[in-house]
Amino acid sequence: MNHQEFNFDGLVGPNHNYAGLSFGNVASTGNANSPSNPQQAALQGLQKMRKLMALGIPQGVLAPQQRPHVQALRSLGFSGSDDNVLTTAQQQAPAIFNACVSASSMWTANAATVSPSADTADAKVHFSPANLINKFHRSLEHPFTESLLRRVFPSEQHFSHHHALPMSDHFGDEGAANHTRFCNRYGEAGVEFFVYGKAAFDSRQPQPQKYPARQTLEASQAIARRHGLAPSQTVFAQQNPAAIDAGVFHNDVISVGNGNALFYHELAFADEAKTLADLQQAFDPFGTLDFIKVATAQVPLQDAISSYLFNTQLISVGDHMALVAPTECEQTDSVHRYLSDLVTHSSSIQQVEYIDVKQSMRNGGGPACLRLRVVLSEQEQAAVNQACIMDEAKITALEGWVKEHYRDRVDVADLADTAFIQECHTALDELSRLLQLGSIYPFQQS
Ligand SMILES: N=C(N)NCCC[C@H](NC(=O)CCC(=O)O)C(=O)O
Repeated sequence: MNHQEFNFDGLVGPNHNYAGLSFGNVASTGNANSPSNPQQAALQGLQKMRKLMALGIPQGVLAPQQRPHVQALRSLGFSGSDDNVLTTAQQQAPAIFNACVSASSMWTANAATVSPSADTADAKVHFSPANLINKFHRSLEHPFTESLLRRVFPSEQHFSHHHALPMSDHFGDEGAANHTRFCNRYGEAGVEFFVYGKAAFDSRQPQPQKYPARQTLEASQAIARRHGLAPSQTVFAQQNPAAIDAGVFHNDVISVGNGNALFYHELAFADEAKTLADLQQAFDPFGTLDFIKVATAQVPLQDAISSYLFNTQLISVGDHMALVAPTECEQTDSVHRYLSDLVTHSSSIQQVEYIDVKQSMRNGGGPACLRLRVVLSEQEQAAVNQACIMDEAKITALEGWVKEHYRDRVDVADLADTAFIQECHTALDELSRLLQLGSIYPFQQS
């Protein structure tokens, strides 16, 4: 049976903005309060999808969430009409208001952890929406994410949907950003690799000192249990706490895997030798993993973080792999030199494609943050909501929709403006029809 890895990209919402909400994510805090360009951000995202499709990767989209999250503000004591809730919150608690207007659901690598049917005990594709508990603005995402995933992957025969893990820091879960899968062929069983920042129930283990560890070991273990993964084919490894303190807030900022290859920086893991040995041992029944290590002497950690060398999409193209990298990698000397050299060596990676996703990068979201990987068999593909699977014509239609409805400049101060919110609702209302999602948005239900 023909299995393929689909990339479900988050469509950037009309409210895309820079509010400096993510402590530990240096791009987010560094660009706080800069004006944003939602139209350009969404078009860059669609252009990326077009590029991936041209490289042979099937592409889906996940719709953005409705913001402002008026219900969250009401739960915090703001009352009266919606308008009153928003203006009072913006005046009295601007930081909380900004958190409730974030377009952060665009980074669908954090939407959920997905295990393909080849790995799970009941042979269904499992989805666990991430609780994203470490950041208030992101912790608001999971209820909508779950209902969206249920509408995009509706078949109970093929898909199993879980709720987010308990809303406690002990079970902090950031989804696929800390999860990688290795396999020979997408349809065959593989090894699922979970990277965590700290062990929440064991304070003897090292932890970052400056920035938060957003993923816990206990959350990763719970996901593996729920998804029915075979323990012998599941590996847990701790991220290097010093890397988190340098700004590596998710593992996908310092390593990326695909097929039988792991591309990683030497400072990625707390115990590199053990991590690689555990991975190879789990992969032994299937073959040999290709570990492509980048040394600090080749690319200093700060260059890896600012260029997002590892937030690239590592994809299979015919008989080789390609890296889809942000243009920041081309503009960072050490990284560009490294990549130019890499493709001349006999490694799995023989092609590098550069892509401009600057609007997202300025919030710490590179190409890999914008996509959720879902391996599907032909039957599973047929059971997906087809309106969410892209082709050229649908991408063109979405580009037209963006150009019609999205502003080319948004300041954080605009976010409570009634006219702006109405524009966002109109855009999402039309989108829900284009993607055949039904009345999924709260404003459509009241
Ligand atoms: N690495 C992956 N997979 N995802 C990147 C997510 C970026 C996101 N930024 C933000 O949420 C910033 C929003 C703001 O500051 O306005 C975050 O930190 O959670």
